[in-house]
Amino acid sequence: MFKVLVSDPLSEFGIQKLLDAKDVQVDRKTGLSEAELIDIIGEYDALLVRSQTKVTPAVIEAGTKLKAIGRAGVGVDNIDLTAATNAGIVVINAPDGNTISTAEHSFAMIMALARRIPPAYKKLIEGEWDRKSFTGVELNNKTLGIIGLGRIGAEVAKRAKAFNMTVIAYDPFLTQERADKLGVKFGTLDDVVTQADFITVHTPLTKDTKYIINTKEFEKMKDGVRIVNCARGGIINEKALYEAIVSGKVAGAALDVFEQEPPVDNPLLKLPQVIVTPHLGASTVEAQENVAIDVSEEILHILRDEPFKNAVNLPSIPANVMEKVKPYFELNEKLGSFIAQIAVGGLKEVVVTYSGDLNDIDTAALTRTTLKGILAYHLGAAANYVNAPILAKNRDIHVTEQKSTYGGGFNNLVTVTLKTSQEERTVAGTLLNGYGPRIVKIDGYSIDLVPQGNLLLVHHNDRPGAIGRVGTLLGNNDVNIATMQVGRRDVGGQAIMLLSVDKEVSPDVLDTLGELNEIKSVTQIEL
Ligand SMILES: NC(=O)c1ccc[n+]([C@@H]2O[C@H](COP(=O)([O-])OP(=O)(O)OC[C@H]3O[C@@H](n4cnc5c(N)ncnc54)[C@H](O)[C@@H]3O)[C@@H](O)[C@H]2O)c1
Ligand SMILES: O=C(O)[C@H](O)COP(=O)(O)O
Repeated sequence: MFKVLVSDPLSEFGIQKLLDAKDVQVDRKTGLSEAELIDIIGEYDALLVRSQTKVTPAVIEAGTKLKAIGRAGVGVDNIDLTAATNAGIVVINAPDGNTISTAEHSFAMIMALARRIPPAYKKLIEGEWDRKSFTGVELNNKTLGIIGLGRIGAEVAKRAKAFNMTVIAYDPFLTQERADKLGVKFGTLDDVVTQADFITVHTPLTKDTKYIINTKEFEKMKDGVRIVNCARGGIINEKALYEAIVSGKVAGAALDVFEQEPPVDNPLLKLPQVIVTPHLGASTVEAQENVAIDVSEEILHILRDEPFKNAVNLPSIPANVMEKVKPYFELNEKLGSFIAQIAVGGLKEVVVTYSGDLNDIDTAALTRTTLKGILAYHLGAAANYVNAPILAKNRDIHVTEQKSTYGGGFNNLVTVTLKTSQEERTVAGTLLNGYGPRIVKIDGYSIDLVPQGNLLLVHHNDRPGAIGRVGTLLGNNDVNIATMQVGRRDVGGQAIMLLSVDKEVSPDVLDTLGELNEIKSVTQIEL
């Protein structure tokens, strides 16, 4: 039974799939302090949050069973991604579910700012009929500057066009083609800052976007510009914004997000030109259902070891690539595990070579899986698909990927070479259509092995009686041989035997096997 902790308020309807799952127990405990979360997180396989729960390195360290953290929303700045990745925990978000709600909220803020609705409302309910203090401005024919033209920015642009605004956008990933499609002017940050009557930001908070609007940018703006932030506190420098409003440069600001949430003694909240909401961009029935549904479904996939999407700490694999690489995951992981079990010495370098059908597709996910197979043999469950590259990097294990047109007669061939402090070993495998994975080469010896169960790899001299002695010894010790293959390079030279046996062979029997005449080494492998 998997245990999932929901530590922020999530739509009950949205998490219904999790609640209904027979293999999942869901606990909902909101408003926990960091210490309270640390106390209980060790019981859980997955954690579901919105933006309130701070998933700190200490929480992640205490979450010894955690396999996944799901963010029912977009921004993952409340989750320590580095700590999660190092711990091998997948972090997923729900990037699409709240786009429309947040775009609508941003537009509501633009309109409320233009027509000064919140202060007018406040005065009226306080008993004053004041019609002269709240003269607004039209949006018609004004220029809206958008910084960050992603999902939400693009939806805001569409709405602004409907209000007959000119839209100018800055986004380093924006192409002229996409700008044309959306009917927006393609600009630099400077263009947006100098030309806009309203400026709205829709980027994530990163080291590049932190304070992207600061004193210097305010100085370049048109007098009477209006500023909107429904993305993240810290994209606009609040201190610089305060000064720009007080100086009269900025006519007003609409803020849904703050550098510190909830804001404490924030002077912006005292300015009549500033309107605020408490991080409500995604707070609609629809958005909350959407994000909770998305994240619940993906958490179930992760817990059940099924393919999942929207991981923020894993490279995304396009569907057309996934379709091609998916059948190879098992082969690559088995090759990794096999080579790790036969190689002696400290791991130094891994080279994975893809040939034949695999020559021209993106195989990065397969290399990651191979690495997981190698490291999991040494580190157990502490190594997984998420943290394998970082574990390798931290241990100075150099990983490279190569492509080759030569498949040695196979339609597809994956060759893994492992260099250690003592030796270099090579194992190659293929995926036989309709028959699954096969290991077809070990250190240059050709074989045909189904990579599963208990195996014995014996290096011996190619002399009469060597094979018989091994069979007799195993039989005398009640070890049944299911299959056996022999490979040699030259008659009478070095050779290998690969046996699949019905049970694990005891260390004593392995030692005795190793002492038999003509036997050079015996390695037990479990796949
Ligand atoms: N207020 C809320 O409740 C609420 C709700 C949802 C999302 N958000 C926030 O809104 C933001 C945008 O969300 P989205 O779904 O549109 O994300 P998105 O990834 O679709 O779009 C972000 C865009 O920002 C652009 N960008 C990145 N760095 C930039 C830079 N230095 N300069 C200019 N543009 C840059 C990216 O290229 C991308 O196009 C996120 O920060 C998210 O957390 C807030
Ligand atoms: O990044 C997001 O999705 C928004 O900031 C929404 O945050 P919330 O889930 O706390 O409303």
